Amino acid sequence: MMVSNWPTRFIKANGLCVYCIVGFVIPKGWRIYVYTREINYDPYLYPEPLTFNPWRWMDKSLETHQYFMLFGGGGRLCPGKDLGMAEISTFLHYFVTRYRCEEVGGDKIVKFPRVEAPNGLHMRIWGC
Ligand code: HEM
Repeated sequence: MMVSNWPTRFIKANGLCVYCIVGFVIPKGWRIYVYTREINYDPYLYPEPLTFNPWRWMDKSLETHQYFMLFGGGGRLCPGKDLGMAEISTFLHYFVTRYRCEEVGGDKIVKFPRVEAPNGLHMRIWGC
C-alpha cells in the first residue's frame, strides 16, 4: 500500500484537532519519526540484512519499492538522490580500493536508536 494512498483525515477529538492515518490517531503537534533503520534490517525486504552484500543492490527493484525510504518518499523525495548515491559510490570505491583503515582507541559505536559514536570514532587511515 502506497503511503500516498493511505486514508488520511483531520478529525476533532475531545476538542483537539488530530490527524488520523489508517486508524492511528496522531495528536496535533506530535513529531513522527520514521525508523528507517528498522525497515532496512527487515529480512522480509532484504534477506540476511546483516550480511555485507553490496551485490544485493544489483536487483534494482530493491531501491524502487515503497519501503526504500533512505531518501524519503512521495512529494518530499530527495531531489539529490541520484547525486548522493553517485557521490557515496565514488567515495566508497576509492576508499576501499586505495586505502586501508583501522579503529584506534576504545570508543564504542552505539547502534540504537541510530548509529553514532558519542565520543567520536578515531580511525587510522593510510594509502595502499
Ligand atoms: C546520502 C545522501 C542523502 C540522503 C541520505 C538524503 C536524504 C534525504 C531525505 C530523507 C529527504 C526527505 C526529508 C523529508 O521527508 O522531509 C531529503 C530531502 C531533500 N534532499 Fe536529500 N539526501 C541526500 C543527498 C542530497 C543531495 C546531494 C542533495 C542536493 C544536492 C539533497 C537535497 C535535498 C533537498 C533539497 C531535499 C528537500 C526536498 C523537499 O522537501 O521537497 N539531498 N533528502
